[in-house]
Amino acid sequence: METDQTTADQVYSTDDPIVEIRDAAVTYDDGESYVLDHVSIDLDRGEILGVVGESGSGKSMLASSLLDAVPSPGRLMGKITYRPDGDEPVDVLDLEKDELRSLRWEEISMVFQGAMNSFNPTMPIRTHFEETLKAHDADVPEGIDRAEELLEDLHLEPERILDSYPHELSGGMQQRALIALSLVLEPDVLVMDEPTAALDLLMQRSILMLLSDLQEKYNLTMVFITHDLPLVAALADRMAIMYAFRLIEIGETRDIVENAAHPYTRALLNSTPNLNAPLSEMRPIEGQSPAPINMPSGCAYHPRCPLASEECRTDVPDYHDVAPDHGSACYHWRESYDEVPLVYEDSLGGTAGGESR
Ligand SMILES: Nc1ncnc2c1ncn2[C@@H]1O[C@H](COP(=O)(O)OP(=O)(O)OP(=O)(O)O)[C@@H](O)[C@H]1O
Repeated sequence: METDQTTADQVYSTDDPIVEIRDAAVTYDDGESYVLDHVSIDLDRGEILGVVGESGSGKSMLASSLLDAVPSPGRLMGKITYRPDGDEPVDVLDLEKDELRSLRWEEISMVFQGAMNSFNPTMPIRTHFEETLKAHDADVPEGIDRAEELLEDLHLEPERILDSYPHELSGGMQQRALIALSLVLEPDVLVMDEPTAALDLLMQRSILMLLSDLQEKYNLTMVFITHDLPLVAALADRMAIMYAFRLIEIGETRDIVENAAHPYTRALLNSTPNLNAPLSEMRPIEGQSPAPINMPSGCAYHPRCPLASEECRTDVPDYHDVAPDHGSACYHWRESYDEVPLVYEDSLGGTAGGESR
């Protein structure tokens, strides 16, 4: 296939985007440095998008940008458009405070890492549901019925969970209760930031299966943010790879897993020898990712990259079309196949491409 280098503002747009993110950038120092560096991406209606990258790569900033919820005093720039089915598009960064409040739970809902910190320890779970419903002027008995169904969908006993205090539940139960809470106002989009990171491997996998069922039953669009590439490969339709606050590769999950075309993505895949292997067996990538105030010129990965050439040191690479809907921000993507061979190629099994769904 011929290489096409795209222009800087090209986006791997989708057919039916429910959210469009254009040139989203976050700064804490008036533009001296960026902790989200001009990212553009579509979220396709009904898809599960996995956002993957090392710790500190800007994944959470991307997630909070979707909801204009970047932690203060960060400044978010760019354009975020939410496109509800059959309704007028909404310019998220233009919303008034109360409009944003309802968008946040009723249209796009977010689950953060560590359910422990999300529940108030002095209130039973039922009160959390009731207060969320009341705060959004929703019918409480109807909402509690929905909560019960959601809890059941998540393989929990509704009555027991609703009547418990957070500390009476295990980490896995709390996390599932939090997912139910985030869906009680029937949002279209669910954004999850490392939702299973604190849980053991078995619980992580089982929550993933449940999420996949929920996605189908409620026709949800999901964003699943994680540093655990194999985990998200089992769930996501598409994957977006972040490095140093930028989006460096995007494509369908199978394409990324089998045909990654950025040396960083390939190193990330190699850092887990087998996609079925537990995270504890990951081999770290040599070198360190840069701090926002210390961004290298050109491609931010060049100090760690075996393929780096002069142009990588001076110019930020645009996306190159690797395949339809698969882009890689690397000048040397073709060489990366030989120069950074994938170590697990023969052991892919059935983990990629959302096959477990
Ligand atoms: N409130 C803040 N003020 C200034 N910088 C911040 C703030 N919160 C995060 N950052 C910086 O923004 C950058 C991106 O952070 P972000 O939390 O998005 O990374 P991440 O990829 O989600 O990491 P992790 O997986 O560890 O959560 C990091 O360099 C971090 O230090």
